[in-house]
Amino acid sequence: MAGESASPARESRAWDLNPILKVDHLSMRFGGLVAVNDVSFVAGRGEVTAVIGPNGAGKTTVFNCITGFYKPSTGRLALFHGGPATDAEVDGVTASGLAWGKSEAGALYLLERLPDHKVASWARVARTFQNIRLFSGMTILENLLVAQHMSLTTSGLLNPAAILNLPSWQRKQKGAVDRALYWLNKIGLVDRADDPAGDLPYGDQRRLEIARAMCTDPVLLCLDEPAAGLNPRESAALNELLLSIRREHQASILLIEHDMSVVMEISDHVVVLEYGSKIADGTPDEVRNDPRVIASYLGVEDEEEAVAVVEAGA
Ligand SMILES: Nc1ncnc2c1ncn2[C@@H]1O[C@H](COP(=O)(O)OP(=O)(O)OP(=O)(O)O)[C@@H](O)[C@H]1O
Repeated sequence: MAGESASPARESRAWDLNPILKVDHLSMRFGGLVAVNDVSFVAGRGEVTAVIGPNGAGKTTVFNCITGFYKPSTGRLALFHGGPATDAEVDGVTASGLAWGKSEAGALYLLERLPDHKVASWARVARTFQNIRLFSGMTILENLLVAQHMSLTTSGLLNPAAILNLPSWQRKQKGAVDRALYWLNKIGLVDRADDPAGDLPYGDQRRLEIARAMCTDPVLLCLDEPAAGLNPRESAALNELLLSIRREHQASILLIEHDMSVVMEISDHVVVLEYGSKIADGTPDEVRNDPRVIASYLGVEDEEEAVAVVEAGA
């Protein structure tokens, strides 16, 4: 693939050594339109992986496949719990026809085979959307509690402990409130816990959405343009939140982002799409200096012209 030839030390990349997600030959067609064309990449465990590219490049479609909103036309999306599975283990689950299986390190899930709601509850992939989707009439705290509804109802539905309000059930509920308060504190909104979420400034709503996703205890957090519409101060607060999530929670983050200052500052690994295909894949520095990426972003005809444009500006 195009990006791979530019990375001689590719085998030693952190994301290859310890992947959390392997996207293999993913394609998505809508009728005659090929939105994603044979895209492969890896997201590293505990890393921030950014997917970038011009409008219509296929970024959101890739996200929608990973998070279960679309079933890919072809391709495999292997997510690893505990640690990376071997290729033989992934091939074994693929051949079994099942959607998940145990691995030496833990478990592996083939996301393209899971029902969409199981991508969140079993595989523990959480996401936010391009447009904010908070429950604006509910309080800030309630938004964080609602996120934990699945884990509470799974054990609460027809559960005698819940019906009888036994101590084990009370502990579970307290755990949910504690987790919500932890994330409220993290985003600096404890004092506003009882205010409607819709009253918050835009940047705080974005961070509340991320906190809500983190309340589900995901192994992979997918963020669709988290910096969209933020001013520079809000954008800096977002960067700080994402970096602290990575640092303190060892969370793996996959994000689509147009704001290059965010991408370059917080990403470990950048995947570049154009017209549905991957054109580059590497560290932020490698991608920033890749003539194919420059050509794509500047809209120039070919790589030589892109190099000339960059040299002229240097
Ligand atoms: N549900 C759909 N039905 C038909 N075509 C679609 C659908 N979703 C996306 N597309 C098309 O697939 C292509 C890729 O779209 P996608 O939204 O994935 O790109 P993107 O890189 O996320 O763009 P943007 O940066 O503008 O959000 C576009 O041509 C788009 O019109």
